[in-house]
Amino acid sequence: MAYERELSVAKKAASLASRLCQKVQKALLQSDVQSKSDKSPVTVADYGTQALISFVLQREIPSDSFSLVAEEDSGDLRKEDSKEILKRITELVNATLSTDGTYNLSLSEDDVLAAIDSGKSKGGPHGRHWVLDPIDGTKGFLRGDQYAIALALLDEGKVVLGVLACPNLPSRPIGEPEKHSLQNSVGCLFSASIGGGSVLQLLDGSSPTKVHVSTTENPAEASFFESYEAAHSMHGLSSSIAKKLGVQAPPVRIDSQAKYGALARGDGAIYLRFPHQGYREKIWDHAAGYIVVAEAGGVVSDASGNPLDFSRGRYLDLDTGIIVTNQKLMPLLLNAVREALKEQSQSASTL
Ligand SMILES: Nc1ncnc2c1ncn2[C@@H]1O[C@H](COP(=O)(O)OS(=O)(=O)O)[C@@H](OP(=O)(O)O)[C@H]1O
Ligand SMILES: [Mg+2]
Ligand SMILES: [Mg+2]
Ligand SMILES: [Mg+2]
Repeated sequence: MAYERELSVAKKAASLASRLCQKVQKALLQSDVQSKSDKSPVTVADYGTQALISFVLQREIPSDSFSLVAEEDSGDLRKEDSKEILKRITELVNATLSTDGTYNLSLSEDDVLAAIDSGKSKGGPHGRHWVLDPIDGTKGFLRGDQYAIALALLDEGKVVLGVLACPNLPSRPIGEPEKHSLQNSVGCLFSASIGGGSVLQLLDGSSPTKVHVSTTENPAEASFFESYEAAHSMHGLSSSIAKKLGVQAPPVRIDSQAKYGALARGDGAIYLRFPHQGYREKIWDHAAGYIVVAEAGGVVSDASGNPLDFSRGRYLDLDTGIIVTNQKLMPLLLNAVREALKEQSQSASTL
């Protein structure tokens, strides 16, 4: 299998990071949460995960040219009033590394800052770049809802592997009621490598099984996912697209790339994402989810039907929105999107 060693290290790193995040989410302190310059939240778990995964990748896959494109940086942690928070992050990283049993070492605060800052790479079309969202859906994490640790590898501008750890995602399909205790496990790890299919295992270590997107051809049977946060995606626009398609079910709103994982195993058939004007999508918000869905037989494109281009640096410069579904439904979905966007721009121009 292509990228076998890289995939196994990525799964190990994301599983370890899940332990760190679960520990923080169980006992979240007010002081664990900070606000970034764009007013979005960041927690000790976002920083801790980024440091941990960066460290594990560099240690386990030695390379002359390690490159990581990741969401967080250490700027705020280097400020005078962040001493306590940096200490807490360092303790969390060391405590998590020690649970693995193979690392007989302890990182210093400077090591943690350096590991976080190795995520400043610009990415691009040449060479290999790891792409990391240490916690995707930080708002969901803070609410006690869904979030994902999302790690992917780009090789010559293409996503070649991805791992999505979703510590709060139930093993049973989203939206299906709990039936008996065997179906109650929570914590999913999706992984995919190019040409190798998409695999789901439980974070507690169950045996891996291949997953496939829903094969429904009938929109009336399909349900659709969208962002939980109305500020992240236009819920009115997706509702008008769903209506045009004939989708009967109400939207399923979940945070983070857990949406891509749930779609890859067929919980729903469509994912609609339409950020408000001016928002620029980042590659770490989609790279891992993209390959998990693509290898499960799904299609991910921008709102005009163009494939996503991960080779242009830290941003995905794309047209209007992102849509995901199976191959059969994509032409119908594209038509509905085109019509809904036309109506939206007509009603904006008559205002
Ligand atoms: N204004 C705006 N528009 C669109 N998207 C935004 C916006 N602001 C943030 N983000 C990004 O959304 C990431 C969270 O993913 P989702 O939007 O799928 O989840 S959620 O349901 O909204 O929580 C979230 O990822 P994290 O920052 O990693 O949590 C952001 O990268
Ligand atoms: Mg994100
Ligand atoms: Mg994040
Ligand atoms: Mg963020």
